[in-house]
Amino acid sequence: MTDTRNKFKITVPATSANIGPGFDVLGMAFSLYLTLDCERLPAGSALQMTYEGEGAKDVPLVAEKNLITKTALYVLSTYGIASLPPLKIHVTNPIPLGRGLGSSGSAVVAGVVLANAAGNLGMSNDRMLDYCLMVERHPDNVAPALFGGFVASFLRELEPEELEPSSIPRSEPTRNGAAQPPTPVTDIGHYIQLGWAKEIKAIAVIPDFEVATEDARAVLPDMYERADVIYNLQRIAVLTTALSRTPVNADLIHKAMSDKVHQPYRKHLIPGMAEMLEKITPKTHPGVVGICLSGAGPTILVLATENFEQIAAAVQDIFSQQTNGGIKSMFKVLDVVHDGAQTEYFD
Ligand SMILES: Nc1ncnc2c1ncn2[C@@H]1O[C@H](COP(=O)(O)OP(=O)(O)OP(=O)(O)O)[C@@H](O)[C@H]1O
Ligand SMILES: N[C@@H](CCO)C(=O)O
Repeated sequence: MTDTRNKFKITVPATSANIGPGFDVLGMAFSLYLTLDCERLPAGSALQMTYEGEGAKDVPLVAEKNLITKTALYVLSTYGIASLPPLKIHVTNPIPLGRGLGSSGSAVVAGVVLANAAGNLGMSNDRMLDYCLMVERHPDNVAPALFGGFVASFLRELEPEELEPSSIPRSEPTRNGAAQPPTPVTDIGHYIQLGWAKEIKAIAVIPDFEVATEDARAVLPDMYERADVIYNLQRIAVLTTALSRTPVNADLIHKAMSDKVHQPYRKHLIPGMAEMLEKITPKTHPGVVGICLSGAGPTILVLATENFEQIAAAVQDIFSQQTNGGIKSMFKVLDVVHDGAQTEYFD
């Protein structure tokens, strides 16, 4: 549905992907929101973009370079619209960049939703997911950011021509009269929102260094042993249902959050992670339900039902004991939220 009112606000939640064994499959949306306050300007006005919060010092505010507006430009260009309509956009971003809380996924979703609202494109959520997946190829952050909740997702197998390296990611808009970029293929992403036991909260312990997702993916092997694949499949099947059940079975969830596909290969990128995964358990720290690397890291995600501050302190202690003076960190206690990206219109 389109709405041409003058002001609109886009809200997109942060996310955590993987949740242990669900590499590139599972993700959840959190009560921490990237927001875009937008106002339509008279025809002929220049785009005005301001930004506050995480990344304020580094994030470019040029439409063609900023991930949010660059994504919006790409979407609009596939509709034959060469530039963003005149807008004032104020971005407020509390999601730390490059820390495993899905900042890029939320920015991509915000860009697609921005194009939809600013260009009155009337896209369905499923079509918006196609666009998100043309930019961020793995679905586990963008699906919960778009739809909300605890989400499992997969991509349909793409034809070789749809996977041409030169066309992915397709976030670069076509400029200067060049041919219009190909309309993205349809029906790329498939997802389902899973149940979530409401008493389980997420503690995100965020160290003060970044790990780029690209680097954390580069350390993963191309091939896996059958035993490791089975190990993860068994756990993910149990985990998705166990996280929906009340009363919470912490021991089962903790065991089911173990992983052999990505965390073992990323240990060296996150000092202290191996010790945290081994020592912070439901038995040693009452209230703990499970612990894993959040997304590609370096944030550590602890699912818990109580004692949030004490549990966060235990993770922070291990970060602080790492070599070279220790690693500083902060923590956030977050709810898993059922709503994904929203657009609210004002007069
Ligand atoms: N609000 C934003 N505005 C513009 N660019 C952003 C924004 N948020 C993230 N980015 C871009 O995304 C990059 C971080 O993406 P990256 O995939 O490495 O980490 P992440 O998404 O925070 O973590 P993960 O994918 O593991 O959850 C930033 O360096 C920046 O280039
Ligand atoms: N599944 C992705 C999430 C991070 O974007 C990864 O772990 O690389």
